[in-house]
Amino acid sequence: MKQEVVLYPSPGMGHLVSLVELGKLILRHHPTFSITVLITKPPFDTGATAEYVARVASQVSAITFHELPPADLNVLNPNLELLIFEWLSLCKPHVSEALLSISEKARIKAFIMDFFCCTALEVARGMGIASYIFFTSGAGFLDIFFYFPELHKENPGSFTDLDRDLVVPGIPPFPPRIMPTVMQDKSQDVYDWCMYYASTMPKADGILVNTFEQLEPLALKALAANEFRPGVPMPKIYCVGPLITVGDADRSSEVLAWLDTQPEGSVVFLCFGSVGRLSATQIREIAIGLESQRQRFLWVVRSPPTEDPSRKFLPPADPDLDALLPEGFLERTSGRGMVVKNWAPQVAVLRHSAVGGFVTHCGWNSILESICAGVPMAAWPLYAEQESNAFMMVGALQLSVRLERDDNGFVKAEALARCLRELMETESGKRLRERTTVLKDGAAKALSEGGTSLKSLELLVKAWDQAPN
Ligand SMILES: O=c1ccn([C@@H]2O[C@H](COP(=O)(O)OP(=O)(O)O[C@H]3O[C@H](CO)[C@@H](O)[C@H](O)[C@H]3O)[C@@H](O)[C@H]2O)c(=O)[nH]1
Repeated sequence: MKQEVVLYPSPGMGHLVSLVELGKLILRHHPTFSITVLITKPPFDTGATAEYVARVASQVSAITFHELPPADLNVLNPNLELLIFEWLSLCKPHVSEALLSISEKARIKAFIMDFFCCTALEVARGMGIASYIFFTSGAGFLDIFFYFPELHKENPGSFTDLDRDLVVPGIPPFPPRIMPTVMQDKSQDVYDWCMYYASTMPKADGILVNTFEQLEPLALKALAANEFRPGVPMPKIYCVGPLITVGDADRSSEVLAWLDTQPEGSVVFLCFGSVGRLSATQIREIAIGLESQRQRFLWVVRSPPTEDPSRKFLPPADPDLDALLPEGFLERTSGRGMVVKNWAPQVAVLRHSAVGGFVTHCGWNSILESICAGVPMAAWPLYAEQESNAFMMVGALQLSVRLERDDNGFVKAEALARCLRELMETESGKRLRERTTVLKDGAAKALSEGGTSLKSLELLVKAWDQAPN
């Protein structure tokens, strides 16, 4: 009978890509397995997923995508996180049907779900399937997340009202405002969802984290020592990263051809994840900042967020660069700057020898991709757990320069220009580059023969072999 590993990512490229990469890693080392990926397509899906899924399906025959039927959800709710969490919860019966149908033809060795999908944990456990959580962010944020129920107990009010640092094992004390907004306000439904996830995760047979030991030793040590919940047994942690995609360079010819004309290490890349969008005022301010200094740049620009509720969750229309950028900006920066609409082949860009710095929103995949390319960063977090990632990157991990923002998160042109100078021209930028290069080598070692992440994967597969089902 076929030996199947079933993966269940939550919607969105930032969550899908690393879990699919885990599937590829498993296949590389255990080619007799096959992989099924359960895909759910909420109405607010941007469409990028479908393209990616089609590409992987055509390239890797041992990976099959199984699309779940749509859930019955009212999409008028203005809060995207709440929509996603409710959607995934409503998908539970479809997951059950899918697992049943797969198990008729194959032996399911393991079911590995994104941490946002852990409403499906009880379904798989009920069927006697070994069930694991895949954590798409780093160990530092996993520390915060694991400790969240304790933080909840320790702090009777909302975190928004708290003006002292929080203390969590494995990471330096931090101000509550760096937690994702969904984990700050106790009166919000999304807060209850986060509590549910944090309380449910320990019930899994193990937790896989997309990081590697050399990158986050202290955060991982705290996880291994189980310093989080007195009296609550914690599952084993499998550190299997960095899992990043090799990217799709085909769409890139224009961008890569332009980079080919630039001197080595001279270009700053500015890109804000798969869905990050900035206001029109902020886009203009970036342009002023870029023009005011001499760094070469490659900048991915998206249309500003829309206030129109009927378009809120649709893919962004192409940005109108003439309206968004200062008049004559493109002409004046021509040769030393390139602006790309909506999307650039990020992995290929970061690996291009002309790129010397990355202004990033601090999505975890972007951070790992930058490390694996040896490119130091400037942290410009926007939403989700990106503030926590930025806090770690600038502080404990020392991989990023600080980018000054005002209380509303707005970055002034002078602050951007200063930050780019620090990143590209100073001794501290040079030190970051050296540290990133060391970690780049460490990342490659972690996933090669005898490396820590590969050993972790082997322990995981061994656990499946020993499981009773
Ligand atoms: O122009 C672009 C923009 C993005 N990407 C790719 O898209 C992915 C983006 O992933 P990530 O950097 O993690 O950002 P998000 O898409 O914003 O990811 C979500 O999921 C991550 C993993 O949980 C979280 O860390 C983030 O905060 C959350 O927003 C990466 O592989 C990028 O290479 C491109 O290739 N080109």
